[in-house]
Amino acid sequence: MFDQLREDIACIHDRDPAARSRLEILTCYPGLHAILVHRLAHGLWRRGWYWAGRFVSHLGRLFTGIEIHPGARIGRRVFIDHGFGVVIGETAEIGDDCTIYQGVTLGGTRLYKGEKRHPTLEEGVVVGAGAQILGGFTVGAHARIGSNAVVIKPVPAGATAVGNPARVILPEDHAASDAVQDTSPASTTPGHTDHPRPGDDRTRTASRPAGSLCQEEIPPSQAEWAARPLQELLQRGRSGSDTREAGPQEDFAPYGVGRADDDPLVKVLHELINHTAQQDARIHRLCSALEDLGQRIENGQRPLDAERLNRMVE
Ligand SMILES: CC(=O)SCCNC(=O)CCNC(=O)[C@H](O)C(C)(C)COP(=O)(O)OP(=O)(O)OC[C@H]1O[C@@H](n2cnc3c(N)ncnc32)[C@H](O)[C@@H]1OP(=O)(O)O
Ligand SMILES: N[C@@H](CO)C(=O)O
Repeated sequence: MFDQLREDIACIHDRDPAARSRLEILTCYPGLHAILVHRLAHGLWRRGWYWAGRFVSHLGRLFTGIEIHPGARIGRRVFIDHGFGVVIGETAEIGDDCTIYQGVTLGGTRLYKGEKRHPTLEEGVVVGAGAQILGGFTVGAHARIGSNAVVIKPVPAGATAVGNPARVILPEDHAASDAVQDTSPASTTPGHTDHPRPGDDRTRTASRPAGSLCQEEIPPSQAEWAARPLQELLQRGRSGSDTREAGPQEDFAPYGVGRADDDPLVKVLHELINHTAQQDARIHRLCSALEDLGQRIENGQRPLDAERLNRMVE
C-alpha cells in the first residue's frame, strides 16, 4: 500500500512542474485524494457492498470535486491534475500512467444498464482540460485528447484528437506535415490527411475544415517566399523533434511541446544564432585581410556573443 502511495506521489512529481514537495502533493492534491478514496470505494464495490462503495465515492466527491463511480477501473500512476469537475462513469477503464485535467468527463451516450457505456483509456493517455469522451470505445495508448475536445469515436494509439466533434490527427500526419515540404501533388491523394504548416506551398482557405482531404493549390504569396528560409529551418527543427515514439515518461507532453531541447523554435533560434556568429567571424577575417592589404575599415560593432544569446533562449 505504501509502495503504491509512493508511486502515486512520484508520478505527480514527475508530471506537474508546479509540484514542489512530496508533502505538498500528499496534502494539497485533490486528484491524489480522489484516487485514494476511489481505491477504497472500488474495493467495497467489488465485494458487492454497492451502497457503501457509492457512499464513500460520494464523500470523495464532496471533498475533492472529482466524481469517480466506484465501479470504474483505474490503473496505476493515474494523475488527475486540479481535477475539479472531473466525472468518471461506472464502466470507464483508465490504463496505467494516464493524466487527466480538470473538467473532463468519461461519460456515456446510452442509457442501457449492464452494457459498457463509458470509454476505456489505454496506458499513457493524456486528456486535456474540459474534454468530453463519450461512449464505450477505446482511446489507444499514448493518445492525446485536446482541451475541450468532444470525442465520440475511438482514437488510435499515439494519435491526437482535437475539436468538437473531435478530429483525429495521426502520428504519421504530424510526421508528414513536419517534414521539409514535399510540394508534389502526391501529398493531396485521398486518404492522406493534410495539415499545411507555415512554409507549405499551399495555404488552407479559412472556410475549409482543418484536416480536410481536399486541398486547393494556391500559389505562395511573395511574403511567404521571402520568409521561406526561416520557415524551412523551422520545419527542419520540427522534423527532428518528434518524441511521439518515446516511452511514457519522455512522451509526456500535455501541451504539445516537450523539453526546451525539443522545442522547434528554440532549435531554429540556436541555428540562427550559430549561423550569425559564423558569418560574424568570417566578416571579421575578411576585414583583417583587407586591413593587411592597407584598406582601413570602420567597425563600431561589438562581436556577437553567441554563447550568451544561446543561453537566453533556453
Ligand atoms: C491550469 C492548467 O494549466 S490545467 C492544464 C490545461 N492544459 C491542457 O489541458 C493541455 C491539453 N493539451 C492540448 O490541448 C494540446 O494542444 C494537444 C495535446 C492537443 C497538442 O497536441 P499535438 O499533437 O502536439 O497537436 P499540435 O499542437 O501539433 O496541433 C495539431 C492541430 O490541433 C489544433 N489544436 C491543438 N489543440 C487544440 C485544442 N485544444 N482544440 C482544438 N484544436 C486544437 C492545432 O491548432 C493544430 O491544428 P492544425 O492541424 O489545423 O494546424
Ligand atoms: N499543474 C500543471 C497544469 O496546471 C502545471 O503547473 O503546468
